[in-house]
Amino acid sequence: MAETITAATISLSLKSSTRHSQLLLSFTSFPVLRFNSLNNPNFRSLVVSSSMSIESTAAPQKTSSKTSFLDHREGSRFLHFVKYHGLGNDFILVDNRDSSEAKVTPEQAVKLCDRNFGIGADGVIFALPGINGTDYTMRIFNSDGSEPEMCGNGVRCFARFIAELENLHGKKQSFTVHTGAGLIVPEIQEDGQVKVDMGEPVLKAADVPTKLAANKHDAVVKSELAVDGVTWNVTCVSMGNPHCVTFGTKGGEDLQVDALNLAQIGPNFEHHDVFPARTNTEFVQVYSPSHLKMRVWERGAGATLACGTGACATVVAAVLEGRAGRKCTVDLPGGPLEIEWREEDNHVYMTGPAEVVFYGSVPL
Ligand SMILES: N[C@H](CCC[C@H](N)C(=O)O)C(=O)O
Repeated sequence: MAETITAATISLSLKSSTRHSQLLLSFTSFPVLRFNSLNNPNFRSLVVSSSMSIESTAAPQKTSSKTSFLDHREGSRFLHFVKYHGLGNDFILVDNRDSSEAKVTPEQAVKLCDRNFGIGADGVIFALPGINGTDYTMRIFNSDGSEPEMCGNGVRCFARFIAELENLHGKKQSFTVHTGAGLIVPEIQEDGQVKVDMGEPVLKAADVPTKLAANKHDAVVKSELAVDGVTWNVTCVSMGNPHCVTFGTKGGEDLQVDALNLAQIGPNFEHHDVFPARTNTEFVQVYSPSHLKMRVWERGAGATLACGTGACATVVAAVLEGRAGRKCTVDLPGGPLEIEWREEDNHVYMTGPAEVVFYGSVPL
């Protein structure tokens, strides 16, 4: 039985659990009520004063002596995270909305990304407060601790992470995100896939950046690059982060990407002195003008199962080299991405999945 006692306002829902009922209170516009819990002797009554303070006159619960696993480590700093992947390119996502300081250092990120001694991931991604009117800011540390400007698969995971944190399922499904590559706008589609406006590609050689000489307007398109004694034809594109895209060696056959030893050739591209900020490298096979196959050696992460910015750079390079149209499916080892380099606004759009793998907590 409940009676009205003052004018303050609350709303009430009663949740019974195995051992006792809990009164879950949130304050909205209802009269304050004195309660006798309907079904639990432990709650003799609960008085909610108009000052919104709650004094429970419930009988003191017998706290169990056994602490839960998580409580056990209350003394040390805990990091709560959610593990996501975008086509197998996997990330540790951290809710950092309460501070503009990343909760994890680059050194800690290296440890967390270790697949034997840590959680295991290609990177750590932080959801931080927005800047200059954006909804959020995204930062990412690669598994080697370096901080790239942008991550395509990562921003799709970021969007799904935000939707879960903000319980937006079925409501607003697109966000403005400030990144090192500028404004990025991911939108969660009805089918759960995420479509991302990745902005405009940057082609000016010095802005990729690369020291290779521009050979097509300001851009480097199908230019020769000697790597470890082999001359490759490369096109350089930035999606905020640098990419070196190759369809094969000078005068060579078309690439069979599955036959490549990425661990052997990838680092020689990544650390080549023509790339002052290092580079991601995409090795591409053309099935048709709308269907490409790509494997990637990522800057700061090595061979990954997918690279969103790399897939965008791949389509831009394929168009510049006259090998494909502006709308392509890019097959990656982890699965396909749909990429469009739209002529009317010069923006690149990427559509693909992002999935939760598990939730966890880790002592830092
Ligand atoms: N390793 C990249 C960042 C992650 C890019 C990739 N995972 C993507 O999906 O775009 C770099 O240092 O530029």
